[in-house]
Amino acid sequence: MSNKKVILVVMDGVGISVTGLGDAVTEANTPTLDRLRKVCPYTTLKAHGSAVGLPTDDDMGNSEVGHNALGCGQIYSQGAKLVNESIESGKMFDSATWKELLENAKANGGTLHFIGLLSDGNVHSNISHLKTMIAKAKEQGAAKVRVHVLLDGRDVPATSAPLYIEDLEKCMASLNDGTFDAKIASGGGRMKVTMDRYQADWDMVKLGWETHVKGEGRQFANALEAVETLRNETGAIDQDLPAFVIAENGEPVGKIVDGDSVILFNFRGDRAIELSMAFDAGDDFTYFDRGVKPDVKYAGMLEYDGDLHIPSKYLVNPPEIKETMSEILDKAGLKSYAVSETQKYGHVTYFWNGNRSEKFASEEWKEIPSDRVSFDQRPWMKSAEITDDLIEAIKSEKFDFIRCNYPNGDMVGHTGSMDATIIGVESVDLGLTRLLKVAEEYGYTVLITADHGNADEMLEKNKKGEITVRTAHSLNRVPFYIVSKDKYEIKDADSTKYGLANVAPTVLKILGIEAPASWEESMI
Ligand SMILES: O=C(O)[C@@H](CO)OP(=O)(O)O
Ligand SMILES: [Mn+2]
Ligand SMILES: [Mn+2]
Repeated sequence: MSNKKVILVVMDGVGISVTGLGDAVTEANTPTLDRLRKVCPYTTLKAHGSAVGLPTDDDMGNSEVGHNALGCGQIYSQGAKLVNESIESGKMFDSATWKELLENAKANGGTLHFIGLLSDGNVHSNISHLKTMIAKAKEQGAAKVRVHVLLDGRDVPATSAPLYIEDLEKCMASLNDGTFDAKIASGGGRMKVTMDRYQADWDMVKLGWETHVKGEGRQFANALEAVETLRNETGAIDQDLPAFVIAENGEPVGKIVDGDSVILFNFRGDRAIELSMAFDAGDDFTYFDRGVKPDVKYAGMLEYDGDLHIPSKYLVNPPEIKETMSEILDKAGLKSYAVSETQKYGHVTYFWNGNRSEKFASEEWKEIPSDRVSFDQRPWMKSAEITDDLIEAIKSEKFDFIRCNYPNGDMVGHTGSMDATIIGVESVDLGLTRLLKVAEEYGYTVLITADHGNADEMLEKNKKGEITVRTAHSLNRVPFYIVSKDKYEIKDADSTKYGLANVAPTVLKILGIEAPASWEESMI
């Protein structure tokens, strides 16, 4: 054991509001955070854009890039940027995988399918990548393209799906002619169909398989009609719209069949892994009954899991994240512990370790099962259970470094419910109150931060100047507190020079371990 011990708390989605619009963080009753703000070393961190390897400072942060940076102390160009570069340089279309999938569909008189999030949120996907790939497919002789559209409303305005559908349909209409036929074939809200993560609910993926592959489900003449009808019937915002199938004369226009090729155009891994497993796995796949699995070639935009090599084929190499904190602590013989509930479990393990799902020998990981509800119904989520577990980990006296994620600010924030999000943030504060007491008793320094904003901006002004509900992350900075019996001083605490990648070096400094030269600087 090191004689210094550290706990790092990630309050997912708890940023610092600039506009005061829908600021659930300030509205919440948070006596512990308020007290810490007065008595502890404190600064703020940049958690979006260039600070986390995204293409521009207009890109909001997200959990993947945030936890990558927190876990490795470095800034890597991320999926959104790497795919842009690969498309611009033409590397994607020269890749063996692109050629193999295209030639497969052409040789079999088959269809090239695209599945993915129809959005320009740049968190999981970007519609511009999709449009370029469709145009390139035509240029290179593909005859038939079908697109299976997952509706966003979580990284972009909550009911903006029609704009993205129109954009895609306009693009396809400009390409369609006697030699080329592109259409939307199926779809649904991203929180209802296909994009489950961390195996929280395989039924979502089963529904995706039935919808996209088998063409089973409620039929509509086109995607706009589907969205309009389903919205009128359910009142749901885009992310929660039910699944739909586009059909002509009762026949689905784009089932996935033998000889076809399939590209999942999402670049982010967490919500892309399960569908990739369903396409890649052989007969040993047991998560749901796929029926007769069509004989297709499948590729993801990126390799989503660098340890399990999911999927087996992909178009763009992922960032090669090296010298992660877990690796360095492992080499130094220090023991780490990671805990969250299902919805964020992979964030503090797989994203944390550079998108790798295998743990180092010195690590222990704990997953607390999440409720399967819309989190405005249970805004406290598993904050109490996570705290109980942290306290147990502290008392075990086994760990030099403990990390955790409280999901509330983010997961409740995404529902758009201000009242519930306030309760979510209050639940985190209560968790901290309990945690800090025991941490102090056992001599831990506690660092408290967040991976990006969300709860801090529950409202926004739309293009017409109207105030609307915001379900997406914010571009705001996030807080960083040091709670310790030891005296630490943050250098230039009043400046805005720090970002998420400065956290890991600060942890190592406290633990008395030298950081690699590739890392950003410590804040103390
Ligand atoms: O829910 C998700 O997939 C994203 C938003 O698209 O949120 P986070 O990055 O916080 O996981
Ligand atoms: Mn997050
Ligand atoms: Mn989020």
